[in-house]
Amino acid sequence: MHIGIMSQGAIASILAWRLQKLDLPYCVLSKRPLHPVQIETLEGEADMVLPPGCNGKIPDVLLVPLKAWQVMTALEPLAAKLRQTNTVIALMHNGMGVAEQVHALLPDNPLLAITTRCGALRIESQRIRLTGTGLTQAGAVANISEPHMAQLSELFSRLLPPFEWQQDINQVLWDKLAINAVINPLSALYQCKNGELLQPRFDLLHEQLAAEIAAVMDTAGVSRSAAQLLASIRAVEQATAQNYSSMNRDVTAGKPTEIDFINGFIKQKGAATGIATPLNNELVELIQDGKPPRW
Ligand SMILES: NC(=O)C1=CN([C@@H]2O[C@H](COP(=O)(O)OP(=O)(O)OC[C@H]3O[C@@H](n4cnc5c(N)ncnc54)[C@H](OP(=O)(O)O)[C@@H]3O)[C@@H](O)[C@H]2O)C=CC1
Ligand SMILES: CC(C)(CO)C(=O)C(=O)O
Repeated sequence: MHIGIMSQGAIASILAWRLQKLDLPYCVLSKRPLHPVQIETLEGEADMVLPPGCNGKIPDVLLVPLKAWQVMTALEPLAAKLRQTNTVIALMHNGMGVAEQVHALLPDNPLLAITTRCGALRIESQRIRLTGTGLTQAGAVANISEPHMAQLSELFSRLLPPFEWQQDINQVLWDKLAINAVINPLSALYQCKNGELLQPRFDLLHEQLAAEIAAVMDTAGVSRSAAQLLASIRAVEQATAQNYSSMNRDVTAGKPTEIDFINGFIKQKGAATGIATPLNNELVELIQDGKPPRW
């Protein structure tokens, strides 16, 4: 099985490093010339990754660890070639809504969604720090056969352990979306670390957001109480107390954020099902317009 990794981003470089260590055949597709990357391991050691380019070769499995808003732009130029293959497309991003677009672009390709608690941070242009490991989960979006499932489970168990194949990845993605929809925009707007959101002054915002998200999740067939969502959000705030969220980093660096695929996705699903999501809508606007919060 030949594996392709799209980009030399933070997560992509960790995947390349792991594949290099496992001595598995892989190549990287990048929009820029490839460069060596130094990986700083959890033990503080440094290791080099020198990724081979794909040079026009289409891999059997294409890992797509891009920001949600980059995925379609990256896949569109490859679509004609990919449609002629049975290449498995493995999406790895925060937020929801992209998988449907990719499935419409590549209706016959096997498609899976992956979510990981593995953490990676770019500390210099060619230096990536592995900041943590954690559970990786994947599941079928479309056209994944039993043999695919077995092969992919074996691959990810080696690549990003611990790993679990999920029969219903949609539920897992919604649970992760609920966490990102609270921590990411609030930590970006208040320019704070995740743990600072545990302060009582943010309680009301958490409660209102959890209620809106639980109501929208219910219409998507994922039944969670606001209290259940709050408990998992609080657990992540505790576990990542010293970290800045990805949206905090993007806003600080003046880069585009994934807001449209996080709170924007909730806003869109709410509008489609008649569920009011005023706080989610306001967060989308504030992040998009770079405005300070009024609360
Ligand atoms: N980093 C982490 O710890 C975690 C990240 N995630 C999620 O994973 C996803 C990826 O995150 P992360 O790795 O941090 O993001 P990065 O921004 O580090 O990586 C994205 C990379 O994709 C490159 N890129 C953009 N467009 C293309 C293209 N058309 N072809 C090839 N490469 C392209 C970007 O290059 P350039 O910048 O030059 O445009 C960048 O290097 C996000 O959704 C994130 O939220 C989830 C869990 C943890
Ligand atoms: C879970 C969380 C909030 C950790 O920071 C994250 O996924 C992110 O920053 O995007």
